[in-house]
Amino acid sequence: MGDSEKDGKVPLYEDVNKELFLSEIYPKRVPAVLRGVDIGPCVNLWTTDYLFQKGGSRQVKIHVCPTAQMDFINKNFAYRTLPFDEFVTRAAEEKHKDFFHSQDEKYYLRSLGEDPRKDIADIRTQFPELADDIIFPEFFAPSQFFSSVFRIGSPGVQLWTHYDIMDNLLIQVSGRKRVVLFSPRDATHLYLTGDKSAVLDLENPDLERFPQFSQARPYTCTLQPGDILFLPALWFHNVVSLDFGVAINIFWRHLDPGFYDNKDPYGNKDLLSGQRALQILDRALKTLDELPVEYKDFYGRRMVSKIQQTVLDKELP
Ligand SMILES: O=C(O)CCC(=O)C(=O)O
Ligand SMILES: [Fe+2]
Repeated sequence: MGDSEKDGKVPLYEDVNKELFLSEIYPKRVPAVLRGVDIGPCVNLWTTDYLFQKGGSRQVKIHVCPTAQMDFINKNFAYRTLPFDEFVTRAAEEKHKDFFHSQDEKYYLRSLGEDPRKDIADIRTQFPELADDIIFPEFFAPSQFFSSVFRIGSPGVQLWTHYDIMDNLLIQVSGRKRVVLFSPRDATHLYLTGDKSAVLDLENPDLERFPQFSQARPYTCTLQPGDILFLPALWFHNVVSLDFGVAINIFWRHLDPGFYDNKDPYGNKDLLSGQRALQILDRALKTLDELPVEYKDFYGRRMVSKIQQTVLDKELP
């Protein structure tokens, strides 16, 4: 993505402590890069060799992709399982001796809970030998903690634009990462399928297919090892690993627990009322299908107009 006039920069804050975070950064509810927070010895310790030695050989489920850009629409990646130490070795090398499909395939790990269908990812449970090396910032109450997730990827690997429903601190331990973000208010310009944007190539978007995308305003930052990205809930993010990199992200529940779907080990299901509203909308759209085309179009416009007048908040940043 070029640095054109309309691109925004994610603000950078140095030497952030809890007081500064809670008084200056968090209330704005826009992304911020936090530099100089003590995240523990992991920044120096976590070389590939160290991760290989200490991370153990527990099986991890990974994305394997023949190209750097993962494509959820054409599903150009496959899920495979490897021991953690073997995965780290492969993700850190450019050309593989052992591979599934090709010697330059890319790897991406998003760690899961013990039983991925019910358990929540927490590196303190799944990787206790490594968890001692990292200090989680104590910016929120322990009761709000939801999960801590390993994000480990090959150089160049790109994760599609998506949103999550919880507040998030993305702690970049090693490697650099380029992140492009969009405000939740750009939801109407991103051609969403569920939580993901169909616009995969942000550098060269297909504007014939995605004309509205030109209205979206990207905010960019490059995370250095040791940086933390504060990612408020609902902000879209697209992530490119510039190097082999290890990150851990911490999701926490900033809203009342009653808003969240409890059957959600990944922590990315829409809030309960959001899910229900979307289901009702699907039913309403099916009902419009019963009408002749000019009526369908007319009532569709009335619905758009009603939504614009009643729920869209003109005050939000
Ligand atoms: O850093 C990454 O690889 C992806 C991060 C992400 O999607 C998240 O923390 O929610
Ligand atoms: Fe995410």
